[in-house]
Amino acid sequence: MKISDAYVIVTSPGRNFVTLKIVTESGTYGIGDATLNGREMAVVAYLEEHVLPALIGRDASRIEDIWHYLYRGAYWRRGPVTMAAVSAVDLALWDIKAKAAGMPLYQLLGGKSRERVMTYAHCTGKDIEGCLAEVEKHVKLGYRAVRVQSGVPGIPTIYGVAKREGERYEPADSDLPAEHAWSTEKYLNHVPKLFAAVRERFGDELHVLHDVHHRLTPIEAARLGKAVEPYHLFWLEDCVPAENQESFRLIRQHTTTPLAVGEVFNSIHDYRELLENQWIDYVRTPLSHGGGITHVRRIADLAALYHVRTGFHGPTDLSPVCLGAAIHFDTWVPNFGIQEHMPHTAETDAVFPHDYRFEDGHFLVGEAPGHGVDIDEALAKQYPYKRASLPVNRLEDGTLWHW
Ligand SMILES: O=C(O)[C@H](O)[C@@H](O)[C@H](O)[C@H](O)CO
Ligand SMILES: [Mg+2]
Repeated sequence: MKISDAYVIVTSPGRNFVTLKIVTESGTYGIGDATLNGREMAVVAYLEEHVLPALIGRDASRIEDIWHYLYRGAYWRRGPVTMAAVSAVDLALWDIKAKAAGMPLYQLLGGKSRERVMTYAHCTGKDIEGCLAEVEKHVKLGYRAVRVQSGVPGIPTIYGVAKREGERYEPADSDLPAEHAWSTEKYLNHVPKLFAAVRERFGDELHVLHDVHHRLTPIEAARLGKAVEPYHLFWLEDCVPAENQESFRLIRQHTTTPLAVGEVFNSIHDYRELLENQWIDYVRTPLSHGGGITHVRRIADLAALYHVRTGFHGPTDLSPVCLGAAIHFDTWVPNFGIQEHMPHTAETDAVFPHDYRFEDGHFLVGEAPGHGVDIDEALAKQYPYKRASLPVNRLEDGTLWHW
């Protein structure tokens, strides 16, 4: 099962995606998602200059050995660019192995732990009413869970809210970073009203999630967690920047609101203290940023020891390749929690034909050998790359702030 070719496909059907294709001598090939929103070309360079030439001639079946060759062998370990490259190779190799075995990836992992995968939708609005209208729409589509984000009175542009009602929000929305203003006080005074309105309108059964995008200090996050306890959120996500894992000790002391962390993490080491101290409830690192199947399943297993479940990142800036592989993983993993779902555009889905299906608020995994996602290279060529950057965030006094 020798690797005879490996190359990167950059395409931008509405937004940028980076896909790795690894081809073996037998003709069997696998694909991986190497998309890192706003830093796509860094991963392309890392793969093309430092990884792919070293893969040619290697045995594609030796997934674990290649993973360590790319992780330990790099010397410069971890980090989002490195691990997006390692993840893409890993996903492509697992795709090849499952195809060679003639089975869907979830079977190779250990078979089904569930028939379908619960998802959550993004419901955003410029104000509370606008958000409630989106919740109404998505509940009608069968979603059991919604992430609610709304504009905040007195803050001009809020990250995570679509520019126009009913549209998806696109994080990377300009060539160079746009500058957003932020006020923690205005946000903290407003957001509990959003959850109160959702519970008032839709009752207690609907799972309600919210993403803080790293913007609070630990004590502010503790204040928010306490304030929203009456609305029993499914999770409060990324409430503080998590480089300092110890911050979560303070938050945990003050609130029972479940906490989700990890979409910007890229290895098990980012989680260790958080899990061993049971400071969080969901791990978010997607397969395309956390070292692929090989490493993320170790994160999931460590999490399981501490009653922590998976809740993979799944915005439109992870490609259908990552989503397809995630649905196989979600179908197998014993400590599954929930899967994020921001539907890709029709033009994106045309570039990435796939066999997963969405119905009644859930994903249903496909039965094709591999992860069930392919790339139409001819169509991909029609969408040239165009740099797109995530915004930066400043406090009202101009201080450059987290987001
Ligand atoms: O929970 C989420 O879906 C994320 O927070 C996104 O909004 C990210 O910010 C985006 O994926 C960055 O590229
Ligand atoms: Mg998030």
